[in-house]
Amino acid sequence: MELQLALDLVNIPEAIELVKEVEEHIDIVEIGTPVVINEGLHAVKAVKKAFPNLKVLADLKIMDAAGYEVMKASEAGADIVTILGTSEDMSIKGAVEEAKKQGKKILVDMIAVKDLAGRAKEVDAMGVDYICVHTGYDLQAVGKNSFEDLQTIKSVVKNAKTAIAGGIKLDTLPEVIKVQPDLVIVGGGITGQADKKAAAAKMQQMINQG
Ligand SMILES: O=C([C@H](O)CO)[C@H](O)[C@H](O)COP(=O)(O)O
Repeated sequence: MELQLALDLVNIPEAIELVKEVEEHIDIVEIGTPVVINEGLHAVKAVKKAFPNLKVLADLKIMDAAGYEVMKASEAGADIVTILGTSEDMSIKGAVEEAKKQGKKILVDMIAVKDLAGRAKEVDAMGVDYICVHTGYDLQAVGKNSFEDLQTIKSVVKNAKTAIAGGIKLDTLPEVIKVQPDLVIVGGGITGQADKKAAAAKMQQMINQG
């Protein structure tokens, strides 16, 4: 199981300061969608340059022009790029093809997918690297989470790694670990804590104990 730190509400210098605090306790650093919107792929480039030993995920949530956008994110230094599970099969296949060419990985974000089991099977067959259940900010605000969805994809995904994101905190992490995803994605559960290093260290320890 790996731990990914999601950075959503920071600018580039703040992102670098934050990663410095927790880098020894995380495996992947995510440049979140709001950061890419505010700062562009410069944020991916700057974080990869500052932390060459960490994997960097560009959370582009691609919907179209997938091959081109994966190429641009790869050029900026992303190791993993996200595409939406709701996008066309052709887009997902294009993303996978370009990622393979560039030696990068594709994570499919299943946010807002209605037939989760059915779509997970389909995208799994397209050769994607990760399939991620995700409760976004807007549904977190009305008390939703993705714990049951994680069990759903775990039962149907045969090839890709499984991941979960959305509002995971120290007190809910044990419920996630029980289902054994390959990747746990945490934003506010670390970045919103007064002692970010301690929160990341504790999460890493819980994940390693599995
Ligand atoms: O992908 C995300 C969200 O859509 C905003 O871009 C977050 O990175 C993801 O939800 C993880 O963050 P937390 O929910 O704060 O753990």
